[in-house]
Amino acid sequence: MIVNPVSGNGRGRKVWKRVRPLLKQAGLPYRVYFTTGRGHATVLSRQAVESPQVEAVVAIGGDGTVHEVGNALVGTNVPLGYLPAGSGNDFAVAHRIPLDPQKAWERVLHGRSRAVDTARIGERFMIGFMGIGFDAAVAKRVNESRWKRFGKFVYAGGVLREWSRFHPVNVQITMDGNLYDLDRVWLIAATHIPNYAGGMQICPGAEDDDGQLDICCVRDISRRTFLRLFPSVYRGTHVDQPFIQFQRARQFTVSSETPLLVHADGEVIGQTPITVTVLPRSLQVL
Ligand SMILES: Nc1ncnc2c1ncn2[C@@H]1O[C@H](COP(=O)(O)OP(=O)(O)OP(=O)(O)O)[C@@H](O)[C@H]1O
Repeated sequence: MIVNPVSGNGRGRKVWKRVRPLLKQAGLPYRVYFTTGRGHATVLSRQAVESPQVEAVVAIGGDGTVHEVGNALVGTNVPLGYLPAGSGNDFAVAHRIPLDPQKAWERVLHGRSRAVDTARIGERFMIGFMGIGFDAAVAKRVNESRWKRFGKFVYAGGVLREWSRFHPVNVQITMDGNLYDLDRVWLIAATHIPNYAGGMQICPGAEDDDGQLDICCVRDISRRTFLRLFPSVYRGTHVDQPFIQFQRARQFTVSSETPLLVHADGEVIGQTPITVTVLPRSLQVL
């Protein structure tokens, strides 16, 4: 059990308290670790998978905790169990993992796992979704905010602050060998799951075991149109807009005239240029 005690404004610790008696009741041998900071969940999970006794690693936290634990489990046969305790919980919603701790735990106990796609980005893996440009800048702002505990309000504030200062840039993107020059790009999102950044439906058709990423590029629009577009992304009704380009690819490379920030599962992991490669059915999820 890997518990991020600060996830969801302290919900991680509360969820752990709810499930601890259930673990005892099930009579399963387990160890519990509390993360102490960024990256710690990956270190702990790597240690866990090296032990032959470990049958599963269960993360308690938000999408960032799934990202960190998943990074240690990709390519192994050790499945990821997940008890949602974040503020966004996009991974849980996409995988129909109950938000109620007891129900989520029952699903883990059931022990039936499914192999899902992930993607390699340099030394890291993306588990469910990633973004380049505007939304990575928002993720950075929100993650660094001391008001993060106010969840969606801080996200909305971050969107408005970035909206007023973000400069779209010209981008070169190669998708499965085809090169495209895109002018004035605001963001490029690439996902295995439809849910994104706390409930948006940025790539409504994304599937997590088709061996491809759904890629959405938003480009060449005015500041005002970009802001008007935002609510429709929550409903997934932005898909017919002419300035949004959708594509599926197994691999893509992005370079930009000035570097753009990159996030994976809501965690800022670097900047362009980057190459992203799908790893089909590379993570077992309980
Ligand atoms: N003890 C800790 N103190 C501070 N930060 C921590 C600690 N343990 C883990 N972290 C970091 O907390 C960050 C946020 O975690 P996570 O994304 O799981 O929660 P969340 O932001 O509340 O949820 P969501 O992403 O679903 O909105 C991660 O970057 C993780 O590395």
